[in-house]
Amino acid sequence: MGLTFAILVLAEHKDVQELVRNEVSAVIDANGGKLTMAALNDMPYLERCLKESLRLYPSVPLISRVLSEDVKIQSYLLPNGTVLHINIVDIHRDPNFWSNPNEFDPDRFLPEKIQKRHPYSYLPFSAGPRNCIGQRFAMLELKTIVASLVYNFYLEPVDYIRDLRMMTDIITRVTRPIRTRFVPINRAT
Ligand code: HEM
Repeated sequence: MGLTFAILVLAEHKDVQELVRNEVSAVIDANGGKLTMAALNDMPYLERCLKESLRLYPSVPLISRVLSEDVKIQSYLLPNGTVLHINIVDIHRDPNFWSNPNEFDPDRFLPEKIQKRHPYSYLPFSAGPRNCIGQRFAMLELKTIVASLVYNFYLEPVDYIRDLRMMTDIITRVTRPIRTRFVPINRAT
């Protein structure tokens, strides 16, 4: 779903898609046409877009923990043994942490902006000792696929995110297949 939503948001934001394409094309062209690890690590704008897509559409909508000791949060006392559900979707759209939270804005992930934010306001891969062991791999996988796609195709929306019916499972799902149009880019001319 991380990949699906990244494709959908880029299809719906042509200006952002074009900036990603410019970055990806410059890096690939400077790298002899290859998408190497070094090339992937040289795409900060694409990375910001993927992070922002995972903020708006986190693949894992909530995580759970069982408290192994009493915990005090502000005026609440949560006793040992409580099953706690942490709602990642709501945290990612909490206006206390995110201005215009429903807006797609990759520049929220500029280094200077990240520094000023609460460290647990962004949890697509959870946090702490049981966080996602595959997060670096997942980001590389997303970057590789999205970079190849935008380099070779214009992405045009067929289905729009606003029309999707979401379904909460262990991961976020949608109720029916989603379509995006891939228009080939002829790079020979
Ligand atoms: C966009 C892709 C992915 C997202 C959003 C994601 C998200 C998460 C989240 C939120 C958790 C924590 C669950 C919790 O705290 O209870 C988790 C755990 C985990 N993830 Fe991922 N994940 C992704 C991809 C992957 C990949 C590609 C792998 C393996 C190659 C992976 C392996 C794992 C494992 C093994 C755990 C359990 C870690 C533990 O319990 O100690 N994940 N993932």
